[in-house]
Amino acid sequence: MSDAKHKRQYDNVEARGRRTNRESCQVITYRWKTGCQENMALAGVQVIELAGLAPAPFCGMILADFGARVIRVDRTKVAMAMDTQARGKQSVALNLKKPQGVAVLRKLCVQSDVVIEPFRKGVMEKLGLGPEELLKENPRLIYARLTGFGQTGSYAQSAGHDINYLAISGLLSMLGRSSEKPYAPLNLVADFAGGGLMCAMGIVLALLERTRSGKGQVIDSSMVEGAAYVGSFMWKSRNIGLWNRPRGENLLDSGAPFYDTYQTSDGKHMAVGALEPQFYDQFVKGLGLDPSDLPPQMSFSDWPELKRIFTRTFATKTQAEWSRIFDGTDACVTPVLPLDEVQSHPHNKERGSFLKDAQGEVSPRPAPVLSRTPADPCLSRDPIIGEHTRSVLEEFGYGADEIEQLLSSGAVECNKFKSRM
Ligand SMILES: C[C@H](CCC[C@@H](C)[C@H]1CC[C@H]2[C@@H]3[C@H](O)C[C@@H]4C[C@H](O)CC[C@]4(C)[C@H]3C[C@H](O)[C@]12C)C(=O)SCCNC(=O)CCNC(=O)[C@H](O)C(C)(C)COP(=O)(O)OP(=O)(O)OC[C@H]1O[C@@H](n2cnc3c(N)ncnc32)[C@H](O)[C@@H]1OP(=O)(O)O
Repeated sequence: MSDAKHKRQYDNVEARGRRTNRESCQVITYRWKTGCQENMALAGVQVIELAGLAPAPFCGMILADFGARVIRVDRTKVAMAMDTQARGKQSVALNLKKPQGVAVLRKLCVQSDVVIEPFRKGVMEKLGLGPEELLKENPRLIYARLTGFGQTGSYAQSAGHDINYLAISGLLSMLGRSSEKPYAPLNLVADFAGGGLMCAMGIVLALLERTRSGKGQVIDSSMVEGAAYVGSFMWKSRNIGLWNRPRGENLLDSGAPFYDTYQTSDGKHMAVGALEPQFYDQFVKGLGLDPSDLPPQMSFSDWPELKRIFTRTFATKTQAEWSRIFDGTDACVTPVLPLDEVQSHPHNKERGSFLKDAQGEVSPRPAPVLSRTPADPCLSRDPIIGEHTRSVLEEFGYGADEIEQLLSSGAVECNKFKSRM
C-alpha cells in the first residue's frame, strides 16, 4: 500500500477513531456514566484492558476512577469475573481463539487511546495484536505491557507471581523479623505498587507526552523493576547506615523498639514510629516511663531490653486507652486498625477516606485527591462478563447482523445482568 494511501486510510481511521472516541465517550459518558464529572482528569481517554490477574485490573481501576472509559475484554464461557477491582469498567466478552474475536479486539484497540495487556511476553504477538501491528494502524495508541519480568531477559517467558518478582527485585531479602526467613507483605509491593500503579503512571506519562508529539508508544512495565523502583530509598540509603545490620535488626525493619508494633491488654496492637528524639521523648512520656531509667534511644545493644520494657508496658492497657493517651500528641503512636474499623475511625471519617458502594462494600476512595478535578469513582455494581458486548460493538460500528454472526460463531458473548431481588 502506498504511503499516501496508507496515510489517507490512517487519517480516516484516526479521524473516525477520534470522532468515535469523542462521540462514544460523550455518548457513553452520558448513557452509562450519567452524573460523572466531565472534568475528571482522564475524561475522554478510552482504555482497552485485557482481563488479567490482580495488577492489570488495579491499573484499569485507577484510570477509570480518574475519568477514563475502561472496557475490559473478558474471556467467553467464564462463570464469573475474577476482577475484584472492576468499578467503573465495562465488560466485553471475546474469544481470542477465534479469528473473528481477534478482529474485534483489533478494532477496539485501533479506535482507543490505551491498551493494557497482562499476558506473558509474546502472547499478543501470537494473536497478531503485538505493538508493531496495532501502532501501525493507530500510531497514537499507548500500548501498556504489564508483566512480571519485562519483555526481555531470560525470565521474560517464565510464569510468576508477586513474591517471585519481589524476590528478584532484591526487596524481599530485606523483609522479615530478626532470625526469621524473608516474608512478602501480602502481594502489595510487586503486584500493586510496582505493577498496577507504576503502569498507570506510565500510561499517564505517555498520554501527557502524546499531547506534544501526537504519538503513542509501548510501555514495558516489569513488576520486578517497578517494585525495585518503589524501593529506591533502600538502595540510596545504604551508605548512611540504615540497612547495614542483618534483616530485622535495622531502624525501619522491626529492629528498633521505637519503630514496631506492640500488643495491648485486649489483644489488639499499637504502631510506634517515634524516630526523632523529640517524638521519642513524647512516646516515653505517654508510656508513663522515666527516661532516666531507660538506656539511650540509639543504643543498638540495648534495643532488645527496650523492646521488653515497651512490650510489658503496652500490655497494661487496652488499645482504646492507649489511643486516648497518644491521640493528639507527636509521639507517633497509632492504633493498628482492622479493615472493618478503618472507615469509622474519626480521622478517616472526617476525610471520607473510605467509600461504600451500592452493594454496601467498603473500600478506599481513589488517591490522591485533586482539588479541582477529583476522581469520581463509579459506585454502582461491577459489570458481569459480557454485559456491554452488544452496546460496545454497536458503538464501534458493528451492525445487528454482524453482531448476530459473531454471537453464533462464539467469537463474542453477550450477557444480561439479572437482579437477585
Ligand atoms: C499474587 C497475585 C495473584 C492474584 C490472583 C489470585 C487471586 C488468583 C491466581 C490463581 C487463582 C486460583 C487458581 O485459579 C485456582 C482456583 C480456581 C478456582 O476457580 C477459584 C479458586 C482458585 C484457588 C483461584 C483463586 C484465586 O483467583 C487465585 C489464587 C499475582 O501475583 S498476579 C500477577 C501474575 N503475573 C502477571 O500478571 C505477569 C504477566 N502475566 C503472566 O506472566 C501470565 O499471564 C501468568 C500470570 C503467569 C499466567 O500464565 P498463563 O500461562 O495462564 O497465561 P499467559 O501465558 O499469559 O497466556 C494467556 C493465554 O490466555 C489467552 N487468552 C487471553 N484472553 C483470552 C480471551 N479473551 N479468549 C481466549 N483466550 C484468551 C491468550 O491467548 C493466551 O493463550 P496461549 O497461552 O495459548 O497463548
